[in-house]
Amino acid sequence: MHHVLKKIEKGLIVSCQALEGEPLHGSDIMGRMALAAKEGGAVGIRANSVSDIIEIKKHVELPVIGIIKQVYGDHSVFITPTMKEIDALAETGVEIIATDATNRIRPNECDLVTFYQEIREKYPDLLLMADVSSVEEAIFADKLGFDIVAPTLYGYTEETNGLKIDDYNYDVIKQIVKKVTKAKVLAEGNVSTPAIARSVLDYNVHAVVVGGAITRPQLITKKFVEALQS
Ligand SMILES: CC(=O)N[C@H](C=O)[C@@H](O)[C@H](O)[C@H](O)COP(=O)(O)O
Repeated sequence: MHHVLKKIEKGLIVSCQALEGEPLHGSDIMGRMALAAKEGGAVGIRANSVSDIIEIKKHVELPVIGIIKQVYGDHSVFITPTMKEIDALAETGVEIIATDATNRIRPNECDLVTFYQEIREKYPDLLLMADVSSVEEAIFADKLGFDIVAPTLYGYTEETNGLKIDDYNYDVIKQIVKKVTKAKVLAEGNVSTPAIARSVLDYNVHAVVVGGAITRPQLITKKFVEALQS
């Protein structure tokens, strides 16, 4: 197994992201967030943007899954959508790059197969993660050759709008683990409690990624407030 995949095996990866407009937006804050995650025992970090990644790498030596969220016109693919973002991420030295691997058309009308081949040709040694929204897309990404797949976008496409990983008794993650043969499967997206993290790990995922439940205090606060008001 690749040494980076070995390092994250059965562990918690913390997604440290705050977009423009969020209270914790700022690379300095994300660097400290990553340090807090490391102190808590995280085995990896997921991060958005070159400046956040550079800052995070000053604070922790953990493997980083890098993404760049970039919206092009009215295209719905926004997680590392083009080679421009891949090139920028590769330059930072991130261990893994994640990209949208849904069946949606990318900016420049590029399809996933062409995009994947272009990345592999230019960066043959890079670990590539496919962010998908369905079991079918996970199978497709696995066959293409992605090293990692995760249902990151389950709940965020037209077909899956609002769904969460624990809806239907974790069926999406169970199916992905069953049907993906080569890639490592990460659980990512709405893993909102330690109990859910534990459950998905027990379904044999390689590692678990948690974001908002750890790094978005405005969302955590809201949950408490809603509990008090219910
Ligand atoms: C859909 C989308 O844009 N997901 C993003 C992907 O990087 C992040 O905003 C999420 O925080 C991340 O996937 C972790 O998920 P959660 O925060 O639910 O634990």
